[in-house]
Amino acid sequence: MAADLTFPPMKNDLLLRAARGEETERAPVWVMRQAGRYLPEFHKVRAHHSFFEICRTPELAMELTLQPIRRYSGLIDAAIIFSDILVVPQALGMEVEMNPGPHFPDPLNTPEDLSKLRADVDVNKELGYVFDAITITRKALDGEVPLIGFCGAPWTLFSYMVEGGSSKTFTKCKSWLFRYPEESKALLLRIADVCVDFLVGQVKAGAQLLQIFDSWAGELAPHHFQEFSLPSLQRISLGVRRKLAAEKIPLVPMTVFPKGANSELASLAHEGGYDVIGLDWCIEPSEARRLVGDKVAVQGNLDPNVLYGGRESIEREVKRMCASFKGGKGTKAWIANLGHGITPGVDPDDLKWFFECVHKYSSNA
Ligand SMILES: Cc1c2[nH]c(c1CCC(=O)O)Cc1[nH]c(c(CCC(=O)O)c1C)Cc1[nH]c(c(CCC(=O)O)c1C)Cc1[nH]c(c(C)c1CCC(=O)O)C2
Repeated sequence: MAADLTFPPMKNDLLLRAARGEETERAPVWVMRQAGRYLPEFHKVRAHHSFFEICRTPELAMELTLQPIRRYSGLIDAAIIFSDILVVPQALGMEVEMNPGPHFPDPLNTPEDLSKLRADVDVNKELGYVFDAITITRKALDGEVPLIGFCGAPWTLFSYMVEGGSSKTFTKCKSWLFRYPEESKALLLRIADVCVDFLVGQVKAGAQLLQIFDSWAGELAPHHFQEFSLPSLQRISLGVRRKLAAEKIPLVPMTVFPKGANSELASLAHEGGYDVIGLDWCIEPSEARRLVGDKVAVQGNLDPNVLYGGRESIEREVKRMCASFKGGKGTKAWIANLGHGITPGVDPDDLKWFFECVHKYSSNA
């Protein structure tokens, strides 16, 4: 880790204020997967380097993190470190290729395969490149916007480690849950423990907010989410808090994004231990607020495909979203975002228009 950890003062802390539940003059806005394939400048870098080579080279990861910040300067309120959720399975000793989607040549077929995983993960050794990328990026940002660190939720990572890649049916990882429930729970908690160390390391390196992506939370029945995913999410929120407190490092806000698990929002808000809950587009914002109460901030939730609908649709949908989140009471505890990651075919100027519309319609003025 870089030795000098003094960072430039913040010029824009809208994101951090909203995440703490405060009222803001307008909603802070960023989008999931904002550093990525819809940007021509991303392809220029990607043409010369493999995906994980970029992740493992702090200067390249910094460059890609900064691309959307430069392009949308003055409109965007957060940077998210360029990396991937699958660096945690790599740290556990698994091989992961990106061709073009994730592929694990040697997935976990049965509990016998657990012996192939590293018993003790030294995150500084295995993931120190992420910490270095965070430190140099936070410095380069010069306080323009806060820097978000992240990891995958244990259930989502478990699904990749068992399926060996992306899945439509989740048959293999669900078979694990039902055939080997105790081994599954132990593995989920083991992944959670690596996530805790990884997230604490990211905060030490300069991350100012942490997001946990449970992209496949909605694949679980409500009682299976409670049994398998929630305990590992709680282990992370509690573990990060405890470890930071023990080292006298100030806590940062934590966001959980339980995509598709809208039946679980109230329980997550009350028992999850998170400051912010990320919402997908399948719930009305006012209904989400009703479910979570005033305990947490919320983030989201425009359908990413609205960005393909042209300017009029984007403006109409953003206006509607802002009204539903604001509920007529001003903008409080809300971070504007899409309901999932931006997709590769979006015109970067249409994303700019999305940001401009959020500024206009979320303003308290
Ligand atoms: C499930 C998941 C993954 N990765 C991630 C998630 C959770 C969010 C979500 O649900 O979308 C998270 C992620 N992946 C990436 C980031 C970088 C930061 C950012 O958001 O801008 C983040 C936050 C870069 C990436 N991760 C990946 C790319 C494209 C790879 C390439 O350059 O070829 C990027 C820019 C590859 C990736 N990585 C993953 C998949 C399934 C794929 C392939 C398909 C796809 O791109 O959506 C796993």
